[in-house]
Amino acid sequence: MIQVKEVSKSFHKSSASNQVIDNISFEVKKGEIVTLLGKSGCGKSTLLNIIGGFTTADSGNVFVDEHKVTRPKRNCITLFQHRNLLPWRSVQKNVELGLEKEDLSVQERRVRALNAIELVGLKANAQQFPHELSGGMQQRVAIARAFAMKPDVILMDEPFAALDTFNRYHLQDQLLKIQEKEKSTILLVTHDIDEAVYLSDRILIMSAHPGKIYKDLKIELSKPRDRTTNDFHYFRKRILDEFELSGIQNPMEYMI
Ligand SMILES: Nc1ncnc2c1ncn2[C@@H]1O[C@H](COP(=O)(O)OP(=O)(O)OP(=O)(O)O)[C@@H](O)[C@H]1O
Repeated sequence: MIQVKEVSKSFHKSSASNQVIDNISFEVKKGEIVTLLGKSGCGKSTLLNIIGGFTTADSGNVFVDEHKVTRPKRNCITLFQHRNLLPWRSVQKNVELGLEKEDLSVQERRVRALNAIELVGLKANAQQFPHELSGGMQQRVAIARAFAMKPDVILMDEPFAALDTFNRYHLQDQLLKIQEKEKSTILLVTHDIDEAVYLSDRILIMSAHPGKIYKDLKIELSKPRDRTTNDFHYFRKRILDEFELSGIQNPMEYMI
């Protein structure tokens, strides 16, 4: 569904050039959830913006559903961390926003929006306005707006980063349920290792300066996943080891 082929990108500032992405290639199959995981500044958002058609690569190409990406398209929606809800529109009208350019009757648009709102558990809040909702609820509205459009691909740039643990876990579960129902393809950016292991079929681990993918890790755990199992911890540890963050490598060295 997504093909990234030999993509490179540099940013130029006065005479200096900063290579952010170096010759990255990977594929995401239809219905997969794949995560780009890496430290701050390694180029995750830049890569996602290139795939979404918001930024142009210096070299290489991106294809979504076999069509070359040259600009944002409605079959590939980007969900940013900032929810971008319009404060003067109700929840329902915010969700309908993405459908207004579609060839749908008013009634069809309404039904599509209300179905998506129900999927994220906000049926009772459809006529409320963003300022009347919590941050987590607003984020659910943004997710409903993306899903209402029934895109082939959803690109998510740290969509849950601003939420507390309870809301984050809850929304991760809802995302998995909706994704299973809609069979959407999701490419997610995060630096939350737990989130990556919980959601992903594969995790692409990035290194920085310049950004490269140095590991494509398949998470061979059935869904829904249990964060407390040894299998889950096994994958968390494998990733922590990649970043040399497991803590004491050899406890004997620390004994007197
Ligand atoms: N428009 C831009 N102009 C100049 N430099 C940029 C631009 N966008 C990103 N960069 C630089 O590219 C590098 C990668 O940024 P990017 O936002 O892609 O990283 P990231 O991995 O998503 O980081 P974070 O996890 O902190 O969001 C950074 O050094 C950043 O300063």
